[in-house]
Amino acid sequence: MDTLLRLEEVSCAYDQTNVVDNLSFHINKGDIACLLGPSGCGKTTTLRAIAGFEPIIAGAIILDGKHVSVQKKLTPPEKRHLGMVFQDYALFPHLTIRDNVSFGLRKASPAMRRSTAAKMLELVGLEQYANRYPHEISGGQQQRVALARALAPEPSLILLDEPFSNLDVDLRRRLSLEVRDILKAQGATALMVTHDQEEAFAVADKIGVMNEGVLQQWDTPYNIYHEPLNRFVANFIGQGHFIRGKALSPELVETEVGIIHGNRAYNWVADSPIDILLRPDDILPDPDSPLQAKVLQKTFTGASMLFKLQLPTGSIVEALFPSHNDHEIGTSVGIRLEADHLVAFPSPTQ
Ligand SMILES: Nc1ncnc2c1ncn2[C@@H]1O[C@H](COP(=O)(O)OP(=O)(O)OP(=O)(O)O)[C@@H](O)[C@H]1O
Repeated sequence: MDTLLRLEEVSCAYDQTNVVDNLSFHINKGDIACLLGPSGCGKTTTLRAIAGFEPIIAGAIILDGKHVSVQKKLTPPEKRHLGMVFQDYALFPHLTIRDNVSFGLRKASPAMRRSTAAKMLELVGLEQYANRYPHEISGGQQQRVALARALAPEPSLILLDEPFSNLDVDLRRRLSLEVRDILKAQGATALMVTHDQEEAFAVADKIGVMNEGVLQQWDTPYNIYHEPLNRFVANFIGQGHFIRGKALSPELVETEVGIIHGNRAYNWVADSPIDILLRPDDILPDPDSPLQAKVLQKTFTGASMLFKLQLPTGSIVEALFPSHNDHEIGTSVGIRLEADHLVAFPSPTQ
């Protein structure tokens, strides 16, 4: 696999405070990566540094084999051959959709500009809107035009900064899948920034979870969810609650919901306290189970029902049951555990 973008120990600072600290990752050609993290963790600063709008105080950014950012030396943004898609679409209001899309092709012949714009509009499914102006199409359509405009000059890398955050939830979900398909159809390489994990899961081949300027994990969406490297990632991604257990062996933990098998050997001291993360999909309804939990809260989500349950010891867990499993608040429900990926960390009191 060819690497297109590599960050090597990159740090960025405002007023001598590091907001991005020692960041390293790489993106292969044709891959879609996503930086995910809470507000203020440094995602946008990282994206701006890659685009060349932000200096770096240490490390190097290497794009297509060239050192485009090193300390005190920046290749200007327009020489990096990047495409950008912003949260607010940033279309030119006085230009038609066609002219917006061909805007970055000023050096091409008029015929070439027209045929590329037509091809890009077809790619994003908007060829019938070519003669309209941005205010004459919807927000979701405007964002697809912004993507077509960014892709038209065939940039080496597309950067997307919270591209769907101005759209309603339904459209966000649909458009994020569509954008993935469009980027893949073009063979484009992309880096997207978002604080919405569902969006990141829907779009990305690789996700980087950041917190306070530091990359916590760079991995596939599956591993980020099932094999979080630390408590921050475990808590930030998906839902779940930790319960306390005791290490019986490097693979076994005894808990109040039974003995749990790990999917690998852990580096635990025998008998030491371990915190286990239980996700809502790890807990199944089982009317015959001796383990009973009390229903504290329930949320109907359509196909499923999310229950907040209290275990006999008082610990709280969440469980996602098919929605025909209805149980009243205050009643008891039989449960069993089916966790095939153990997410566990030595408990901090140790
Ligand atoms: N121009 C600036 N001057 C000083 N500090 C800044 C500047 N821009 C951002 N910061 C600070 O740098 C940190 C990282 O900001 P950044 O915008 O990269 O975070 P983010 O993860 O993209 O957040 P959000 O999801 O809210 O956009 C924050 O603490 C922010 O307050």
